Amino acid sequence: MAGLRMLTAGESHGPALTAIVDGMPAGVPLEVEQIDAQLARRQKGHGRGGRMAIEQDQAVIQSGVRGGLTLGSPITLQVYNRDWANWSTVMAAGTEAALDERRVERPRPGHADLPGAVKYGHRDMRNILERSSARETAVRVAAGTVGRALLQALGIDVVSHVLAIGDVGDVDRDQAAALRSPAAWQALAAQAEHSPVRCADPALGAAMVARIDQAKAAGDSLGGVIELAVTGVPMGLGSHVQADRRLDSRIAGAMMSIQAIKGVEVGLGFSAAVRPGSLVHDEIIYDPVYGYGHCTNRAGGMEGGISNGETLVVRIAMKPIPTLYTPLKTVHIGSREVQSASVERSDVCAVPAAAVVAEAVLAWTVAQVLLETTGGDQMAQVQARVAALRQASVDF
Ligand SMILES: Cc1cc2nc3c(=O)[nH]c(=O)nc-3n(C[C@H](O)[C@H](O)[C@H](O)COP(=O)(O)O)c2cc1C
Ligand SMILES: C=C(O[C@@H]1CC(C(=O)O)=C[C@@H](OP(=O)(O)O)[C@H]1O)C(=O)O
Repeated sequence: MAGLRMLTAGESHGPALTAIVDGMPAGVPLEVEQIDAQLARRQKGHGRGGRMAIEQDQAVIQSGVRGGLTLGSPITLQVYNRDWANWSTVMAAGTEAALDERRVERPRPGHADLPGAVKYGHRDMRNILERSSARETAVRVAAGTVGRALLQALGIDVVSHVLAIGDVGDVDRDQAAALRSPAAWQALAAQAEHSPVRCADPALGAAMVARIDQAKAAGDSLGGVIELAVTGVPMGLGSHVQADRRLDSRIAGAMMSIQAIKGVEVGLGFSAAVRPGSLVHDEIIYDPVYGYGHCTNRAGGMEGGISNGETLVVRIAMKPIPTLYTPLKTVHIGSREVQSASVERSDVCAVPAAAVVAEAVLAWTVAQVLLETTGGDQMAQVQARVAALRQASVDF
């Protein structure tokens, strides 16, 4: 069974980005405005570069949705690049392309320029950067929002907030382990929504903004840490029986698929390694209304690769943006002399945007694993199966 799958295509300065989503059941409520709202969230965040002033991302649904409901047929989504108007000669598909106008020959440390160019044999590394660019995440957010729409119809929500930008902030894993109600996560995320850096603590957010400005003035860049939560997940998504069916491994792989994400934690993550088991594992309780549960959520809602009924808690680390306005040293691929790396227009910090991307990718991944667990060609079938999973934890 193919299940839920998705491919994207498109260059950063090409005409458009496209995603094809296949395997979404019929009957999922979906309006283009839901997608556009997520695209707008992704464009925000202190520290972004000039490109975000050019783009006003909006999705075009080319197939698979009619009258506000998915049809069960492939969904084609497109996001047009406004910047294409400034790049159409350089990026033209035909022989008229101005190939030398924006040639890139000084690979940026940390970007895909050098390994991509050697691998594909391109002497102009623009042919690599156009696709390695995180511009691709615009259409991944659009597709992820389709996954999010399916989850929303099942009472499952995905939220995030920024814990740290560079060395400003704190990664308090116990705070997340103690936050057990969906409402508490919603409140945290609602506070973060007002922040220019998606930080739930206003004072900390202001310090992050100042740190980004400082990095910008120095021609430097910053990464950070993002925390994500998926609330309302029933017990039983994913499986311990096969490596590629484990929910935690699927989520970790999906998070790593996002440009510049270099670390993933589930629950206590790395801090579990330094504690005794008595301070790591969550004691089990039973409630006649909610069924089985846990006193704490240090596991981050997953045990044995299976959702255990608690909120899924995932943390990701983003490295600093590779393009530096005060560039690092590199080797010119023509002369092989040591030179300064090429400088492309760039973000200084994109952690708040990456949080929105990660929400979409997480929603997509949970929707994918959920459909593998429940099956169903129509939303009513999926809903009945999820209700049965929830009831199983009470009746068992
Ligand atoms: C939302 C977002 C925006 C980004 N913006 C830039 C940017 O403006 N300049 C840049 O050099 N890298 C940027 N990156 C990071 C690069 O795309 C990424 O580091 C590069 O593709 C190499 O991949 P890797 O870091 O996963 O190894 C951004 C990443 C994300 C998620
Ligand atoms: C375009 C987006 O991000 C881009 C990601 C990116 C990179 O190298 O990853 C480089 C920059 O591209 P440009 O040089 O065109 O400004 C960012 O703006 C976007 O997020 O929509």
